[in-house]
Amino acid sequence: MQKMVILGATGSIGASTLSVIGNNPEAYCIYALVANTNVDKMLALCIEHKPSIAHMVDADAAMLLRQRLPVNSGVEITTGAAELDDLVSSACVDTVMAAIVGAAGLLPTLAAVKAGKRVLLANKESLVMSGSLFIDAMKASGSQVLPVDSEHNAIFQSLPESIQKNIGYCDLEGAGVSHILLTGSGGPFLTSPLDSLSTMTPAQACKHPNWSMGRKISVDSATMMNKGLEYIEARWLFNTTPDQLKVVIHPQSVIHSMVQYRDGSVLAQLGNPDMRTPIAHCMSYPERINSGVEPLDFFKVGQLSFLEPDFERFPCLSLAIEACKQGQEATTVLNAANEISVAAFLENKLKFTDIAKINETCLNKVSMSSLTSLDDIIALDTQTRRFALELIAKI
Ligand SMILES: NC(=O)C1=CN([C@@H]2O[C@H](COP(=O)(O)OP(=O)(O)OC[C@H]3O[C@@H](n4cnc5c(N)ncnc54)[C@H](OP(=O)(O)O)[C@@H]3O)[C@@H](O)[C@H]2O)C=CC1
Ligand SMILES: CC(=O)[C@@H](O)[C@H](O)COP(=O)(O)O
Ligand SMILES: [Mn+2]
Repeated sequence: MQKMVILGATGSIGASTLSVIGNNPEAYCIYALVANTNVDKMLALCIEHKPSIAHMVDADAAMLLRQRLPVNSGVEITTGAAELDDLVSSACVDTVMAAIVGAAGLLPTLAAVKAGKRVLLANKESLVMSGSLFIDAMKASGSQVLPVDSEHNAIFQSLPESIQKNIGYCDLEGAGVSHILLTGSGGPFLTSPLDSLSTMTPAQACKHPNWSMGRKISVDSATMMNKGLEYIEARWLFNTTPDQLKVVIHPQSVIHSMVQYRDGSVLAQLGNPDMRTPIAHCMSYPERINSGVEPLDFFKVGQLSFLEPDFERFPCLSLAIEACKQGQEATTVLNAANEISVAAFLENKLKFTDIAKINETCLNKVSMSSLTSLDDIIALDTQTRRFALELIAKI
């Protein structure tokens, strides 16, 4: 029985993870559910899933949950950031699903890695921010990190076992790999007239053609910043050079990514666009369990198509690829700027097309000294957020 902590339990990945656990109750037990402020959702999850612990990072939310949870529920309610690090590191925990959205996921995810836990990594922003530090921590503790992000999970499944066992340090060239083909749908605005983008609303941006996801990642898909973050995520997980990584637009999201080998072979992982597949794969690796996802019906799929990315339509993608080439300081700045600009867009304080402008200005203007510690990363993240907020206030 694997004892699990779900970071981001009230979110979209949290729900898919709980659904996979529900399909396999004999193999997994929920030690702790973690969220920030969503008391209604956490209350419902506690009643349904009866975790040993429910952790609300926000202290007021924890207090409210304590008041609302029946006294005999058997669920202990905890709060606090340091307490969360202790929770994921506890000897009671085998596996941590890292699915908090954004930079807020960095510290608990890293704490789980440092404690040598099996980490199922959905929170791409933590790797984008901490890159080499994350990979070094993994190596030092022996933590097994498995990629939940559908593309990285597909790449992982399409690589040989020797590479799967050496995540972060693998030698793609040595394994005969010529390219990783990172697929992306192009989001809801793939074919919208370019001059309509500036008036797109949060509701339109969050209406992804294939996936049901949280609001931040949905906007990132619409700008293709999601693919940019994934490009950086792939760089770290698979130890790639820029030449080894290509982005391919595949509007149907049926192929979840591919690996092209020296001999001309291309291996891919396909499936219906449902995160329960990569989640189940990570939870049971190297075995296979029932995810609850319908088998892919090729007759219903019909056509699969592919396009080159258009950087005029998707400037955030080129910003991310350039930042990745520049180094970790640039990717930390870009991630922080993007979290602020996307949040402002979602609050109707910024036009859709201003997201890329704010991100680019931050990359050009925030001074970047070299990052050698977690404190440096957090300081650069904080400095960028402040600068991005100042820029937005002037618009
Ligand atoms: N959704 C998807 O299909 C995919 C998501 N991912 C990645 O997974 C992560 C989660 O995405 P998704 O599930 O869509 O996001 P959601 O917005 O649906 O959920 C976010 C979760 O994070 C929690 N959270 C937010 N801020 C904090 C904080 N400060 N402290 C603790 N918990 C916090 C939320 O809690 P509360 O509800 O209390 O605010 C919620 O549980 C992201 O990094 C995303 O990029 C990757 C691939 C696919
Ligand atoms: C499900 C998943 O992994 C998302 O990251 C997905 O990739 C988003 O779709 P896009 O390909 O449009 O970014
Ligand atoms: Mn993805």
